[in-house]
Amino acid sequence: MKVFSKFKKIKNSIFNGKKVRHIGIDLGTANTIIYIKEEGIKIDEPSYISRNNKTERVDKIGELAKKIAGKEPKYIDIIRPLKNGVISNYEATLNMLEGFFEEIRDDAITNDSVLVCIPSGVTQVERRSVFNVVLDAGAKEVNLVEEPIAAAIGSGIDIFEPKAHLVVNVGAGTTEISFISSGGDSNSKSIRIAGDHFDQDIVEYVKDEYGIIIGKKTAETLKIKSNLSETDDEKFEIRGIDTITYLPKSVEIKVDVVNKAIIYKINLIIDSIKQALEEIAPEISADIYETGIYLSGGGARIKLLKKRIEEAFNLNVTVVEEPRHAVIKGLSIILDDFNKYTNLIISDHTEY
Ligand SMILES: Nc1ncnc2c1ncn2[C@@H]1O[C@H](COP(=O)(O)OP(=O)(O)OP(=O)(O)O)[C@@H](O)[C@H]1O
Repeated sequence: MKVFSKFKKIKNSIFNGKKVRHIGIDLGTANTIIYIKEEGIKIDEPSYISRNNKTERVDKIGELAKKIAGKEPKYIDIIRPLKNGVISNYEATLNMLEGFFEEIRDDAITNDSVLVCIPSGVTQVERRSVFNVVLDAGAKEVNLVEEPIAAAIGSGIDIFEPKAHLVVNVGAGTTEISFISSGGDSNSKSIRIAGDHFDQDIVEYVKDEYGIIIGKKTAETLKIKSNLSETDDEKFEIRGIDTITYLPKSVEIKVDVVNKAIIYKINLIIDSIKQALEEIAPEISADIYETGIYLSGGGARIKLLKKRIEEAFNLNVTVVEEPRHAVIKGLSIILDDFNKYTNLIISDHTEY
């Protein structure tokens, strides 16, 4: 209660007489998405930055930095500022956000109130780091909300309904397995297995099976293309280095190769969902029997994941609409009706 009243006071003083812009940020391991209230999504770019290591200057951010990743000149460092859903390089995250803020700068507005999501189960230091980096990047006020809550809201779930829902959000660095009911998160598990780990396994699998070394970006493209493919027979060309001759090489592989490469990690996700289901109260379990499992995040597009979950639990699995945008959609819904969700907000002044 003490925390809440403090939070209200701070909000009022900031809002006092000044025009405020309300912004939502999904600061992800793979992508950073920025939404401005009443305007829509303004930034949707890879969380990448390139920096000149001679001058220490930022070279490129977002899509442009990702494009040169793996083929950058020696004087350029490519940095992915977030790892496993949390900030792993503060300065690079700050530079990236400053760059994105510059792109959405509006000289008529001096106050940006920002709502950012964080994975559940992060440490206080990791959480504090998100507050600080957004403030340092220029925001006047920062609030946080846990990613599973935002994903659930953005998936179209009425989180205030006294009925439990199970949301599995598969991002690039983390998979969040969360039971949402009666206005909040009743149980959450965050595991560090997601899209990036699938890419790594694809790299290793094609190296072992086809004698070709490919980059992680090629592996990611292969994963995405194969999951967009309509048939299991479609073939994809991949290019890289021959493991014996070290010369450029190209091979054609089928969709099922990707599935074989990622099945081990898919099964680890299934094990974690199983464990989570075993740990919850019977009433929640009874609801899940009816509501099924919602899949969100970019990794929700992996067809094998949906299939394996259906097989393992015999539950209805819903891949939500535009799964990669579920979190930012949730943030936009919260920003539209902030008072309704205040109990779920972690404010800048929450005591640590
Ligand atoms: N069509 C697709 N098929 C398979 N995987 C996909 C597809 N589209 C995106 N992905 C994967 O989804 C992941 C990115 O998802 P998302 O943007 O939800 O993650 P994030 O929010 O950046 O990560 P995190 O929540 O872990 O910090 C990447 O690993 C990407 O390769």
